[in-house]
Amino acid sequence: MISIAHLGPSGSYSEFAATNYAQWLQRYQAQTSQLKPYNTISKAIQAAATGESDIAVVPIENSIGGSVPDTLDMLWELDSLKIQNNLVIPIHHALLSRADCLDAITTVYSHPQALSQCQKWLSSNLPDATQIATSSTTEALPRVSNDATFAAISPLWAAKLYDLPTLADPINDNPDNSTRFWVLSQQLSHCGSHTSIAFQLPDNTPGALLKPLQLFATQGINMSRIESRPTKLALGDYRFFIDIEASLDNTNTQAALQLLKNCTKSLKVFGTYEQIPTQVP
Ligand SMILES: O=C(O)C(=O)Cc1ccccc1
Repeated sequence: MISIAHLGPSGSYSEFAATNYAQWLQRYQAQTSQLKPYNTISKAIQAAATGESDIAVVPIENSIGGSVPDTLDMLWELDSLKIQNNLVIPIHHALLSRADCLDAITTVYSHPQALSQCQKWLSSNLPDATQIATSSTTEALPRVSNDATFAAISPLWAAKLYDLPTLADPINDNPDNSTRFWVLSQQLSHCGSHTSIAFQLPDNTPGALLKPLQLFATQGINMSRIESRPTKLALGDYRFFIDIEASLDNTNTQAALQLLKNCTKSLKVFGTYEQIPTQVP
């Protein structure tokens, strides 16, 4: 039985993504699995890196909020983890509370990404409520259950799970809201539609980033994402995370990666993966 680490507690979007992956494993690889909730994304990733769990399913980027820095930073730091699959989950936030009306709410809890995705709704409907960041969209639900002046921005399905009324739904500012999750494990996968890599530049000179990017263009490889993260060593020092639409077992990809070693420092290859179809909630 495979264990799948994810951000909990019960009812989180990450749990939904992990459940989708578990169903896919069962259906297409006849593999049974059990979910293991952790209270931070970092702990879920660590669990897969140390072998405490076989797999971690973690958010990597949101269509509105952008990348999830914890996931990118941990993936860089923990050399052992590779990407196995990609899942995209549609996100629809609801406001859960025991309050009789919106006026009675003093405090709104949620994950920072969820709070930022509902800013317009919050400023129109709950302009005076204090917004408090939590480690996940479901972490505060036991508190919300005990105090009718509290509310949480959570997935709609969490209302049933925590026996809480839904005061408003959906409340995300943009209806086309989705989050991409990566399935991480210790095995490097070579075959799939996308490959992810990261590197640092050897020196801060004109064209230093142009050289690695030009290699992909020369090999006819399309880039689907580029993200920079500070190395945390010095101000203005970055590492770059890149997704390309090509498989590691493709000769053009291998040629590009070979040449990339000459114009980057600390090149890391996170593997090749496919998108898994997900069931809409
Ligand atoms: O907090 C959750 O439920 C998560 O899984 C992280 C998250 C938060 C907001 C949007 C998508 C994922």
